[in-house]
Amino acid sequence: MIEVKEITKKFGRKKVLNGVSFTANKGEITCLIGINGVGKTTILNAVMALTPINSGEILINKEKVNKQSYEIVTFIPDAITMMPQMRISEAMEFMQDFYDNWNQERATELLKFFKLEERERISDLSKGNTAKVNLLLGLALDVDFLLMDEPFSGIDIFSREQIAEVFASHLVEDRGVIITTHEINDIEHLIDKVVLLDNGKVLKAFNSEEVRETQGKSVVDVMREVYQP
Ligand SMILES: Nc1ncnc2c1ncn2[C@@H]1O[C@H](COP(=O)(O)OP(=O)(O)OP(=O)(O)O)[C@@H](O)[C@H]1O
Repeated sequence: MIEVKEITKKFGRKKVLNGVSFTANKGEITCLIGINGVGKTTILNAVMALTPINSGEILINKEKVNKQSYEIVTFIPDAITMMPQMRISEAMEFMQDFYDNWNQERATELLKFFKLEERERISDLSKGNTAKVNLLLGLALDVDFLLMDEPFSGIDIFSREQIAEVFASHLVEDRGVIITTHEINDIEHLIDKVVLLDNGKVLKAFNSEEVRETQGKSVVDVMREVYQP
């Protein structure tokens, strides 16, 4: 489980996170939602210890984030970090050399699933296919938790649908996923838990299935209530 407990984060004098708490479980997709600049990426960076927090605590499987945490959690940023002149196959080899927990079998399956040609250069790919390669490189790691920053941003509906399909497949399996997104519509049916953020705080965190069953409300219905009361 990932436990984010009362974290605060300032950039200069600007308080971006002001006591954010939530948990994300294995086998569940947790979605962080909020307007641009609310601090979603900062939260993911904090979980990965890529940015220091000012107060609060983050635990991964009951332990404070440390070097070993990178064997159980990985971060898929919103833009690919591989060199554009690399072929997909070279990016995969790079990952295999660098990470002990690279799973070549899953990588090959993801290539097929996304209909990607491993000979293609990253610089020649469409935006949608670049996003898919970016996801592939993260999903092929054997980790318990995947943090994904805006995996749907700026790509066409068919690519979005294909990516959403991956979330529902064995390629994500029983892992825990935290994603940030604005484009809730395509993935609403896949999300287990929703964390609505505003002004550095969690306005509401809820289980989407439970709210659907007990109150007959969709995630978007709850978002309207919370953001436009
Ligand atoms: N390194 C930094 N130095 C100063 N300010 C920063 C830094 N990183 C982020 N910020 C500020 O912190 C706030 C939160 O940024 P963050 O990127 O976490 O938001 P976000 O919710 O992910 O936004 P978006 O939806 O646009 O990706 C923004 O106001 C941003 O300008």
